[in-house]
Amino acid sequence: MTEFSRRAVLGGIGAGLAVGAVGGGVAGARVGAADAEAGTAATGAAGGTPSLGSAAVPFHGERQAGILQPAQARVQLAVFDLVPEAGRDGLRRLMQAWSATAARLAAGEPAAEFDNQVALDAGPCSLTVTFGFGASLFDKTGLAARRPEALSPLPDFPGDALDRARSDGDLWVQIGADDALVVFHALRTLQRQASGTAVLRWQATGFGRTPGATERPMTGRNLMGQVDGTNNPKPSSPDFARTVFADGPDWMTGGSYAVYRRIRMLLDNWDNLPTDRQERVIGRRKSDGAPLSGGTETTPVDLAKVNPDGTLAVAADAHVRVAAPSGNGGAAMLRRGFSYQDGLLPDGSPDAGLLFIAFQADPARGFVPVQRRLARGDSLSRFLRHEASGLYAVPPGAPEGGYVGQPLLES
Ligand SMILES: C=CC1=C(C)c2cc3[nH]c(cc4nc(cc5[nH]c(cc1n2)c(C)c5CCC(=O)O)C(CCC(=O)O)=C4C)c(C)c3C=C
Ligand SMILES: [Fe+2]
Repeated sequence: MTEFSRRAVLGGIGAGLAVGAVGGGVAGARVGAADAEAGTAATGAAGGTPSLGSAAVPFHGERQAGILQPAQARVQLAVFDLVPEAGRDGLRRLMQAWSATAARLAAGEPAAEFDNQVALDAGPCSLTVTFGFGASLFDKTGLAARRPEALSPLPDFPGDALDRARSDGDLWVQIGADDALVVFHALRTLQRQASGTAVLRWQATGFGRTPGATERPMTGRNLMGQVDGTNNPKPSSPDFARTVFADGPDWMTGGSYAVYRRIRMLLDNWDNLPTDRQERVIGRRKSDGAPLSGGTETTPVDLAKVNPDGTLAVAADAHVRVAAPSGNGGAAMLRRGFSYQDGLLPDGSPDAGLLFIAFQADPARGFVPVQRRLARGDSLSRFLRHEASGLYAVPPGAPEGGYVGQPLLES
């Protein structure tokens, strides 16, 4: 892999996932090969000049795209509610249409309907479209008996300040790509296809580091300036699949559960805190993400290490200590979040933070126990406000010719 193509597939908060190869190819080239587990793909055309835009991630496969791939530079989250008359048939037709469109756009081809040519000159730019089903969808489609236990509502956490109008919803759509026009084009096409079946409930726009922005591939930074995504579960670890992917019920086997939190950062307070105190709050160095117990970014955190003065190297209330699986009965999740910024609030403070997205086999063994502890004992929580929330069942990927959710909607 050339240095250029390696950079093209890295970056964004939540990097630290395994990375495969992206070959050279002209913009819009058809997808040639895929590494399903590492989650990246090769474009097939020979002889073209490699470009960021030519990188393509196949829509079809064992897993939905947008879980295992490194976070792209741009994301749009759009959540839709079914109209009352849509029913199960309406949902089936919509998932068929959406899946067909997502597959074509991910391959750099125009959509079969409603294509307004906005992204005509660009390649797929690593476009991924990921679909999830909220708990409310099941009652509306006569499928209440098939709703998985793992989709039970998240509990309330101390300090939550949730806006329900920007939370929950029937159909979660995560559109990621390395180009904003490509994201807009996908959203616009999917929205027009939904007309008459589903209406937008809430949306959020996010971003991460643009591939190629750093001289060498590096884990992304969040808006607090921290290196974020280092200690994510690794696809090469033996319990990775058990941590991230569900083993039932039948239609969800191989799928995952996405927890979404819109977390505003109180940046006026944070940015006035001296760097050494910021580092104490997280338990890692700000400059390079190395743990305060020593070593480099990828050195395992030594939670037992004591400084010469007898204090803990990683404080008792440091974020990485409170969030670590070892203190949460092994609870773990794959974090794949994006930054957001929606300008300034009336008081002049930034309306900015993290679109926290975490994939796991079961939120009861992932997000919930960790957030319970964070909400009580994490020194970072003084600088955060959880403003919106959602939980979605993300079905397994669809095979060629199939659509996401087919085993649920046709049985
Ligand atoms: C409930 C889960 C988590 C929420 C919510 C959360 C919010 C949040 N985190 C950061 C910044 C960092 N988090 C880091 C590590 C980390 N965070 C969680 C979980 C949640 N974070 C876990 C499980 C871990 C890994 C812990 C471990 O095992 O070491 C880090 C360190 C670098 C890294 O490993 O990614 C940072 C930095 C922010 C800013 C935030 C809310 C806005
Ligand atoms: Fe965290």
